[in-house]
Amino acid sequence: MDILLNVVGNKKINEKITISGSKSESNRLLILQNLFPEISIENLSDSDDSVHMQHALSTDKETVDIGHAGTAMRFLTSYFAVKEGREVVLTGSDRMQNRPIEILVNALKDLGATISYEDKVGYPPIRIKGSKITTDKVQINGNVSSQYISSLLLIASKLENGLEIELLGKITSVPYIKMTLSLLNQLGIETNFEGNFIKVNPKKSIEKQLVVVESDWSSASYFYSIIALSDIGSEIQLSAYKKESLQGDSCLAEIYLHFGVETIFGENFITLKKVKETKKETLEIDLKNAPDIAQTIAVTCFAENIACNLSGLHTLKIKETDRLVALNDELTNLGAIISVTDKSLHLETSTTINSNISIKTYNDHRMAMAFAPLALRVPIKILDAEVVTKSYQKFWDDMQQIGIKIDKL
Ligand SMILES: O=C(O)C1=C[C@@H](OP(=O)(O)O)[C@@H](O)[C@H](O)C1
Ligand SMILES: C=C(OP(=O)(O)O)C(=O)O
Repeated sequence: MDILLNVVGNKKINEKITISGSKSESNRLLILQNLFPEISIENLSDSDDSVHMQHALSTDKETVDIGHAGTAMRFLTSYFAVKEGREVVLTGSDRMQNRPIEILVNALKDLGATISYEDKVGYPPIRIKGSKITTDKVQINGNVSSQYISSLLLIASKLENGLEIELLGKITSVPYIKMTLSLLNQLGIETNFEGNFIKVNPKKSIEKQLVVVESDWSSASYFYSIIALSDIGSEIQLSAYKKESLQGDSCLAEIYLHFGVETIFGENFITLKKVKETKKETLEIDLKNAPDIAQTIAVTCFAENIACNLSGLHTLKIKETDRLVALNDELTNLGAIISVTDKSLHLETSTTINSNISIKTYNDHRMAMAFAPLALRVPIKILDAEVVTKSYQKFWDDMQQIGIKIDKL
C-alpha cells in the first residue's frame, strides 16, 4: 500500500493518543513467562514482532518463522538451545537471513549448546537441538548487538548454576541490557553488572506476579517529531508512560528540548508541548544507547532546517535495512545535504524540501514512521506503508487522528 500524506489547514495540534506496550519489554516478558509461568502480563505490545514471539512460543512445529523480528530471533535462539528434547529450525524473513547471529551462536556453543546453520554460516536459519547446559561462564562480544547478551541473560537464571558473562569490546545499546536486568530483578532474580561482567544467579521459581508493560518510547518518537514541527502551543498527550522508564529511548524527553518540545510527566501519561522555536545550532548526539530513534531525529533536523552530527550509529547497518544508506538516499531525494559513514550521519542545513517525493521504506517500519511527520511541511508519499505494523499496528490511524490526511495511491 502506497499512500500520500498531506496536512491541510493549521498545524496546531491538541490530541490524546494511547500507544501499545513496549515491544522490547514485551518480548523479554514473553520469554520469561514461558520460563516462569507465575508471571502475568498487562499492556503487552500488539506489534507483529510480539505476535511472532507468542506464536513461536506456542507452536510445536519444527520450523519456527519469526518474520522480521530481531528480538524474537535472538531471544528464541537461547530459549530453544536449553529446551531439552525439542529440535527446531529457527528462521525469518529474507532480511532476517542476512542479520548476523554467529556471535550469539558461538557463545551458546561454548556453553555446550547444539546449533548448526541450515544455509549460510553465521546467519539464520539455524537448527537448534535443545540440551541441558551446566557451564556457567561465557565470553561474548558486546559491540555488535546487545540482543545477543539479553538473550543469554533471559535464560541465565534457569541454568543449574546461573551464568557469568564477560563482555568483550565496547558495549553497545547498554540500556537494553539494563532493561533485561531490571526485569529480572523485578521478578526476584539476583543480578550483578560491574565493568565488563554480568552475573545472574540461578532461580527455580518466583512469586506469582503481574507485570505492567510501559508503552513504547520508540513509538513515541514520531509524536516528538510531529510536535517539533508543529505550531507553538501544540500538544499531544501520550499514554501510558512513566518517568522512571526501563526504556533507553525515554532520552527523547531530553533530546527534543533542542526542538522546543517540553515533556510534562503526568500520572501514567506524558504531554509533549511545543513551547519554543527549534534552536538553530547544530545538534550533536551520540546515539549508541538509543539507535532506534536515529531516523526520527535525522528527519526532524532536516524538517527544522538544522544541521546535525549523529554518532554511535554502528548498529544501524544490521537492522531491518541498512538504515544509514536508506536515510542517506531518501533524505537526498528530498533535497538534503547529507553524508554518512559506517557509524555516523552528518546533515547540513538546507532550506528546501522537495514535495511529492516517494519515500522507499525497505521493509523497515521506522523508515515509514520517521518520514511521516514531514507531511507537516510538504505533501509526501510513503511506499509500502503497511510496514509500520512491525512495531506499531495503528500508526496510520493515529496520524489521521492528529490531522494528517492520508490518501491511498
Ligand atoms: O533488546 C532490544 O529489545 C533491542 C535492542 C536494540 O538492538 P541492538 O542491541 O542490536 O542495537 C534495538 O535496536 C532493538 O530495536 C531492540
Ligand atoms: C531494530 C529494531 O528491531 P529488531 O532488531 O528487534 O528487529 C527496531 O525495532 O528498530
